[in-house]
Order: sequence, then structure tokens, then C-alpha cells
Amino acid sequence: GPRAEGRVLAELPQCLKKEAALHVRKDFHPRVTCACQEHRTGTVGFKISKVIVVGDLSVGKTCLINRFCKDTFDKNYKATIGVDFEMERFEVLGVPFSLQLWDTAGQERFKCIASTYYRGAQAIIIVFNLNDVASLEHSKQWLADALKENDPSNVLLFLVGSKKDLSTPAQYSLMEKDALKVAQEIKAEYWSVSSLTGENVREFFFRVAALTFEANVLAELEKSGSRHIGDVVRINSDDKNLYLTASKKKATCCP
Ligand SMILES: Nc1nc2c(ncn2[C@@H]2O[C@H](COP(=O)(O)OP(=O)(O)OP(=O)(O)O)[C@@H](O)[C@H]2O)c(=O)[nH]1
Repeated sequence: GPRAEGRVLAELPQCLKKEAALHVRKDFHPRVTCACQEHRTGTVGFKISKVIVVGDLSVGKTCLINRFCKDTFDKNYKATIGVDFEMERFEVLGVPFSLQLWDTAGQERFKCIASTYYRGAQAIIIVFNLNDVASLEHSKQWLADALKENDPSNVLLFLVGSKKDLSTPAQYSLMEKDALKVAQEIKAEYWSVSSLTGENVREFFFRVAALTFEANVLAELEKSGSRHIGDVVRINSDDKNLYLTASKKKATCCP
């Protein structure tokens, strides 16, 4: 079936909000597209990228993963004890790519177990409930805890408001304003979803897969040593993206 073959991404999925996006390019980075066409993606096609999902208890982390991976929704709350994970296969620009989605416990008493699984994440998804402002306020603490185990300059951040179906348009737009501010502050990409209706769930995870893939290919090209004008040399760093400008070397195929 289509699942076994992976979810196919031929184009870059777009962000939800331009003011809180990891980047706003229309397409994959030209070097990434080029490397994929020329089969120069090295080990990326064999790699499994770890993505961790954190946030307060009952904000809907498990439901979000289950909606995407299994297309199911459970209205009953069952606390995650420690951690759980799902594998999801993609094919990005013709290259196989896998994400390991780690569902962690939000309950305080399970947090110490869960946090031992934070290490080595390439993307961190912080989930809050769009109908509970405290859960948004706690997102910075969740991020701080997750970053203790990871290299902040090498990880992609996503801030996801959940349970959109439960808020009125007026409530939603108020909450979104605050959430966009937090997202900008922590340099995360903002999304809002509903696991009940499925709104934005697929779009969101496709975006996570695409950006994680892109970062992996750029890192691989970086490792293999060739640098070109306009290359991103650091992504998601503190001083925004740094681009190489002083190189006289010409790109081999792409501008
Ligand atoms: N209406 C609505 N309810 C949701 C949505 N997502 C989750 N829920 C409900 O919220 C409750 C908690 O969902 P979970 O996914 O178990 O929450 P969690 O964040 O994994 O909780 P912990 O494992 O304790 O950290 C459940 O009763 C879900 O049915 C949503 O999009 N809409």
C-alpha cells in the first residue's frame, strides 16, 4: 500500500504563518534539489531522524501522532507512561527518509523517564493546548529541558497549538497572537492543528519531514566539503542564517 512505499514529497510543503516560520522559501534549497537529482545525498537516504514531541499532560501529543501515523482518534485520555515511538517513512525528492516520532509523557511523575529519551533529536515539537494559556506559557520550560540534551544550533523547533476544533474563531485568534510571539522568541515554526478533525496534521508532519530532510542534506554536503556562494552554513543559529558570501567558487549545477 501507499504507506509501505512511504509518503511522497515532491515539493516543499509551505509554512502556516510567514511571521513564525523556520524559512519562507518556496522550494527546497537549490543545493538540496541539485544533490537529490545527482544522487549526492550520501547517507541521508539510510538515516532515521529522531523527532521528539513534548508538552504538558493531556495537550494531545499522543493523539497528534496517532492521527498522522494511524489516522485514528481516541477521545479517552490515557496518559503516556515514559515514552512511545512510531516510525514513519517518507520519500523526499526521490530519496527515502524516515522519521522516528517519540511521544513523551507530559505528567510530572513520568518526566524523568521521558527526558532520558530526549538526546539526539533533530527536531523538537512542543505541543500546547490552544484552549489553555498555561500550556503555552509552559512551552519555554519544555524547550529548555529538551535542549539540555541536545545541541541548540542543530535542532529544528516547532510550536504546535492543539485542539483547534475546541476554540471559537475569536478565541483562536487571541491565542494565536500570543503563540506567534512565543514562537518568534524561541525561533520555532508555528502550527495549529486538530487531531479530532485532522486539520493541518498531515501538512504539519510533511513540513517537519521536509525541513529535517533539507537540514540533513545540507549537513551532508557541508561534511563532504564543497561550499558555494549562497550556501547556508548554519541553520537555526542564534544570529539567524549565515550565508557564505566571499567565495569565488562557482556552484557545479545550481545557482
Ligand atoms: N477535541 C479534541 N480533543 C483532543 C484533541 N487532541 C487530543 N484530544 C483529547 O485530549 C486528551 C489528551 O490527549 P492525549 O493525546 O492523550 O494527550 P497527551 O499530551 O499525549 O497526554 P500525556 O500522555 O499525559 O502527556 C484526550 O482525551 C484526547 O481525546 C483534539 O484535537 N481535539
